[in-house]
Amino acid sequence: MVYECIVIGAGIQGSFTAYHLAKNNKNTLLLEQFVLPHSRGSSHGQTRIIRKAYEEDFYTHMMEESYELWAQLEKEAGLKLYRRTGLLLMGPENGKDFQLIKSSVQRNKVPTVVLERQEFSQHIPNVNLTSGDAAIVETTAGVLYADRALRAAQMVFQSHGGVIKDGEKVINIEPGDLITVTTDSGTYQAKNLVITAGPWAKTLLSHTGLQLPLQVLRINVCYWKEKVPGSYSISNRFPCFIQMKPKEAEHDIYGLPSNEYPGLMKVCYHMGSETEPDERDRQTDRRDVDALSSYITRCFPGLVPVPAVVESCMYTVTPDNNFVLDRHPTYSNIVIGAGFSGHGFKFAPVVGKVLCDLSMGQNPSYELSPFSIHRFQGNAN
Ligand SMILES: Cc1cc2nc3c(=O)[nH]c(=O)nc-3n(C[C@H](O)[C@H](O)[C@H](O)COP(=O)(O)OP(=O)(O)OC[C@H]3O[C@@H](n4cnc5c(N)ncnc54)[C@H](O)[C@@H]3O)c2cc1C
Ligand SMILES: O=C(O)[C@@H]1CCCC=N1
Repeated sequence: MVYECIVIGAGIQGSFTAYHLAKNNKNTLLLEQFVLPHSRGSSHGQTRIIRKAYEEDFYTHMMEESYELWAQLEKEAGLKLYRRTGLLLMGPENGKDFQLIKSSVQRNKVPTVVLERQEFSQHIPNVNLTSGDAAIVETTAGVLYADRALRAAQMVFQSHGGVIKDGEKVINIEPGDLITVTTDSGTYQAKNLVITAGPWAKTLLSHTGLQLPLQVLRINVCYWKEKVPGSYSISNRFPCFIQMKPKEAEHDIYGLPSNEYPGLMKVCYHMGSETEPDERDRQTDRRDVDALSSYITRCFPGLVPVPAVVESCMYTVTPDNNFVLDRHPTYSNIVIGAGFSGHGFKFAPVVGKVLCDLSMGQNPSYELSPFSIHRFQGNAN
């Protein structure tokens, strides 16, 4: 049988791409190398942050539709996937990052509240605001139940006739008007192909003669024990947070209210160490954990500053931290979604729609130049 489209990779991006293709009555096969569900890629884990607060207007605009599409999936799947908690943004008041994001949320009328220092503690208990930092709360931000969302997108895909073959690793791609995809247990043909392979994108794209500047990072996903159970919990209305320019490190620190593991709060460093996707846990670089412990000691006194649980995940980052959403420069029936740089989960419903449109030869409703392969001129071949 010839499929209309094959999607490689059943992470959140590939699952939503397949979801939109099937809902457009396209005969679609979703291929996944590991048996589902798995925790080897970038989309596993119970929670992710959803927010509109971005320095770049185009991300904020995409999130307007993304919230609507998340709500639509909740209805289709009959599941709660989003929990509003608010997002506390803290950073040096006169710093470029904080000023850019503050002007962006004001320009785009994102619902936010400015917290003056003298009122901070009554709104955000058990957190020390760094001297010289300012704070705003994006009130519609919250938590996405990631594992549940992934399953929901795959379930709705299948309910519209989509086929998932997991435990099948794609080992070769032969481009052409009919694309031949070979896995370790079969061969399939399709008129169109979407590659959403996360940390393995570089490997897969090499089968099509394309090299992109993608770097894979291993991320330590750390959970910290609350000294008083519940003090940073979702039920206690504690928000997600992003700490820009912490004193202890050069990249952001962020956290989500305790939820998936009662009494443990997820606080992570928004950077990791370079790795190979198939050997993610080979090295145990923990310098980021030490920086997190120092920050928690200083700013989150209600947490024990030694991680209770450390899990791992991976980012696939591009030089500018913007995604790759584009057609292959040589084969127009091959579409690529990659390089989500540690912040792509919340966009997946819209990313999937864009990749579906591109695959169906339609023009997406978003200006895609920030996500173009051609921006890597000289760095892509
Ligand atoms: C610790 C952590 C925290 C994060 N926090 C947030 C957050 O708060 N908010 C947010 O919006 N985003 C967040 N992100 C980012 C977000 O999770 C990712 O951007 C997103 O999950 C990327 O999805 P993906 O589908 O591209 O990749 P993946 O989930 O890695 O999916 C790719 C899939 O392709 C499969 N595959 C690869 N090669 C092959 C092959 N040859 N054959 C068959 N299958 C193959 C893989 O097995 C995998 O299942 C976070 C990421 C991490 C790691
Ligand atoms: O994407 C997000 O919102 C989170 C928080 C910032 C760093 C990574 N993921």
